[in-house]
Amino acid sequence: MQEQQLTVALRIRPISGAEAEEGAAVAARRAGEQMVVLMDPSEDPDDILRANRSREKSFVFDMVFDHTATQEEVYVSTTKSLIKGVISGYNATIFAYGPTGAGKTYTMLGTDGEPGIYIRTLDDLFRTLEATTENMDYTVSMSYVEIYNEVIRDLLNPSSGFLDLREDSRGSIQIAGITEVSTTNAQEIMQLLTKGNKQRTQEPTAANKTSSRSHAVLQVTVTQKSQRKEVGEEVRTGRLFMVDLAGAERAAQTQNRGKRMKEGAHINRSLLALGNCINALSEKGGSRAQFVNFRDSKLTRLLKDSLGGNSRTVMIAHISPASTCFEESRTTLIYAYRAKNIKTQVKCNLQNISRHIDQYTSIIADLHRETERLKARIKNQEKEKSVVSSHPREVQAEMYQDSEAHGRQEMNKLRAQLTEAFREQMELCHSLMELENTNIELQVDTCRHLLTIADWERKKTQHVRKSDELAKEKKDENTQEEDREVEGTDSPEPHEVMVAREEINLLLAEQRRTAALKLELEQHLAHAKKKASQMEKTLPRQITSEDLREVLRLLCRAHELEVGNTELQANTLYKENLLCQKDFVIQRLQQHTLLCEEIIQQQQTLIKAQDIPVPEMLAKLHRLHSSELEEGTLNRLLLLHSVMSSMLRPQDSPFLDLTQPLDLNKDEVRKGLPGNMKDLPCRGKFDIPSIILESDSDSYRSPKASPCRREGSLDTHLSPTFSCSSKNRVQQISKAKHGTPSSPSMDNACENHLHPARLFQLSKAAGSSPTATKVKLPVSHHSEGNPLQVVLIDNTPASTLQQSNADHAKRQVLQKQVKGPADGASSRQKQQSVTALRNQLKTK
Ligand SMILES: Nc1ncnc2c1ncn2[C@@H]1O[C@H](COP(=O)(O)OP(=O)(O)OP(=O)(O)O)[C@@H](O)[C@H]1O
Repeated sequence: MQEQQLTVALRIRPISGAEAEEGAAVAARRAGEQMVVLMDPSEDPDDILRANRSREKSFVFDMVFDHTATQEEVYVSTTKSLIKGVISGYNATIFAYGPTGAGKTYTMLGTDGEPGIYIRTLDDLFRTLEATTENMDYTVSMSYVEIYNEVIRDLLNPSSGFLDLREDSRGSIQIAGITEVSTTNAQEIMQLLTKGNKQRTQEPTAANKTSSRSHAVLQVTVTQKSQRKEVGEEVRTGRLFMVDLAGAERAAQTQNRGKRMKEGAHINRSLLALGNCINALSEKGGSRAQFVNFRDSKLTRLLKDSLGGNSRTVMIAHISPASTCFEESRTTLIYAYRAKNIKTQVKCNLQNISRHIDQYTSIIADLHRETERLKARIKNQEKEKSVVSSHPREVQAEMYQDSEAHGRQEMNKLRAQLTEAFREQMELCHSLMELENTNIELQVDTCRHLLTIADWERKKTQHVRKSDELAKEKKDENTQEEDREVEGTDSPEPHEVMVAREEINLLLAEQRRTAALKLELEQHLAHAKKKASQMEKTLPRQITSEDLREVLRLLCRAHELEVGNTELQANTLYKENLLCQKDFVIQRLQQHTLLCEEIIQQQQTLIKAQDIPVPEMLAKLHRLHSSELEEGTLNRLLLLHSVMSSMLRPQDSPFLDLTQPLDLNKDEVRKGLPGNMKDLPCRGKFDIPSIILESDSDSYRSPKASPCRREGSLDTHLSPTFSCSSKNRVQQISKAKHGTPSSPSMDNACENHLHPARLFQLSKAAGSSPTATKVKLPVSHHSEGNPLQVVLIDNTPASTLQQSNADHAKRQVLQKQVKGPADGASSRQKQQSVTALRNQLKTK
């Protein structure tokens, strides 16, 4: 295993015409050098205040290609050297990154006269394979997909519909149902590539006449087999990914509307996820090691290995030098520069007999011992028989032969029955786990959209306040206040919020479908278990000899090992889920902090304006708050992080029972707080702010589509809003200020709570009702119970997603135990948790 740094190249496209007249903001320092200089066109060189600041920023990359670079030069410097590695069984990735119109497709695909990296690579690959003198058989297979609007399409077989991503047992991401065409003929693969490119989604935009609206991933796999007598068959598999990303775009620049705009939103979101992964990966190993969330988009899941795993990776960042593209170029240069810190672990994908021998030596040795023991036992039995038998010698031999043949027959039958029963159960268990995985992904996606909506709700509230203030000022000038209010509250929802609402509806429908499928599988599994247990009951009667019993015992052991393996996989899944939750909880906390900040500011303004006397304790609290703001909230975020991480420590139970109180050691909590907070009362309990979501079939439609929402009715308040413990005060303040109650959205904000962490709990079947899904989370702010509680998609006729301090057995919710930082779990507890999962799988 070798550590490899990501290679980052920069290509600057040529510009002409009006763009060139505007001037250039980027220039390669000198031909042959790897430095590029970015100049801010908006900064005035005569500005005295900025006189000491340089207008120039320099970035150094592994390679820089200016507008004069040819396709051949770019290919030879970035990609050619990867081919040998792929043939030897190493994985490699080359991906084009940058804003729309910067030349990514030109580099990867090129034109008929100036072919790009795809064709040059395939050409060279086949030539190298043909020239190889090693005595090996090789096959080259190819797949070509695009990720368009977060769905994967097979470009070689577009009629196959949307494809899904799956993680195999070794943790590698695979595309289920993908067409992989094998060939040893270069011509054939070129034809396939051309065919695939015709299928790729490309549309003209204002920024690029031939804008790719999807990310395209071309995967070439080279498998080589040798027949070397001394080690047996050796297989090397090298994979080469060539990725042409869609370009980041600004709505103003592309002037996109409707479908194009939705595509743009998806493109930007997946690139943002990629940017986040690059950020987190470049911090890895540094002082601020971070969790890398590959799960945020299909693109990052697919590129997981290329970015953080087993791959030699080259990124070609693209920019336009035009000063009009300064902002896009700056962002691209920053990300590309950061990506240089990413390190991957590269190892050869080699399989041969010696590896198998290594892996299975101990198992084979075990089996040998068992066989010897069985032989010895059979021998003893023979001796015993010959001593006690009174039959003549021939009769004895005949009987022995009969019983041996009968025993073998019996054993084969039993073994086949048992193996079949175990196989069926394991298959069902695996399918259930896969379904659970999908379920988690759906919940994570839902939460991401909820955050988008919550963010918009907060901005809207701010907007309403500003409109109110404006209206008040105008009222003083004798203008009509009501008109202004209507204007303020009716601001249209942004496109991304509408998309988020639509997608939540789709995701909830998908969750219901998954739940129904799960129910079906659970029934199958229950049936299979019943069958197996009936078989087990009849076995003792059928088994006549000790050796039979031994063989069956071995079979059972193998089955137990497989169950253990499944349990480990389930553990990993839940831990991953927890990490995702942590990210969302942090984001949600940040949103909540912003809201609190807004409330505090308004209250301060009001206190000052009306000269309200403030009690000393309140003044002290406010001073503390201000000083904390200066210090930043990092300490608390770190505390949250340590709490969440402590749940994942191996000595703790892998399953969290979120219905249990979060038993935090107060001293430890205080240690993580800023010094001046340690003296404050009421800080021992770790309350995570919560929101509540209620929805029905209209849940996530825009407010205009939902009349009840406009009326602000509690039961029909459909989007996630913020909790606030000082609801009455806000109302009083609002009344005092405007003579009216606070806005409906604020009222509901105070009464509806949704804890993001709750959304991640494993859900129970949502039933068949297609019409309604509700999340209703009555929260007691000062309850002694754990603020993290169980949410489940209940199987009620109304398909209600309900929070509950549930009766677990009744609802069959997967339980998890939260342990405080000081609370270590014994191995017995661990064992109990594993048994709990086993039981849960059993009950499923
Ligand atoms: N180095 C180059 N030399 C010549 N022409 C170029 C170069 N780079 C880009 N172009 C031209 O610029 C236009 C836009 O390039 P291209 O479509 O490759 O951009 P892109 O980054 O893939 O954009 P999008 O993200 O919108 O798909 C094309 O007409 C392409 O031929």
